[in-house]
Amino acid sequence: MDKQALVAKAMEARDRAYVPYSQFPVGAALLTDGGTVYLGCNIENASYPLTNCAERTALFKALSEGDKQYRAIAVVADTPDAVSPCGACRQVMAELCPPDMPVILANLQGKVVETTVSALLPGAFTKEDLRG
Ligand SMILES: O=c1ccn([C@H]2C[C@H](O)[C@@H](CO)O2)c(=O)[nH]1
Ligand SMILES: [Zn+2]
Repeated sequence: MDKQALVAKAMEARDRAYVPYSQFPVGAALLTDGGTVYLGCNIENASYPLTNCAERTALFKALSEGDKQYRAIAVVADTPDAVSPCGACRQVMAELCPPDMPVILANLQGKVVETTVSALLPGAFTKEDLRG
């Protein structure tokens, strides 16, 4: 699956966002090594901080299905530039994805920026840091 196809999948996911408070739908599409694509959307809550972002929805779906090897993730939102994942999602990607995994960020105008998990969170706190 190429970059553009994964962005198209993220757009599909965005259509399913549950965003009664922000009205800001976000979609993500996570490609596994096995070729499966897990879609994720943001899911908000009347208790605002309980919101789950699109990226984490896709990752948690995959992990909870036993799929642990990831090849790329695409994220799309209606932003002036390619969408920028929040700190929580950067931290979760740093935990669950390879550091050099491509992260494809897009907006609705067709702007696409490719970066990596480690570039999005340099110096991430990781499981290595937990070793005394
Ligand atoms: O990369 C991002 C940035 C924001 N959001 C969501 C959280 C909230 O529902 C809404 C506004 O912050 O967008 C995501 O899902 N992913
Ligand atoms: Zn996030």
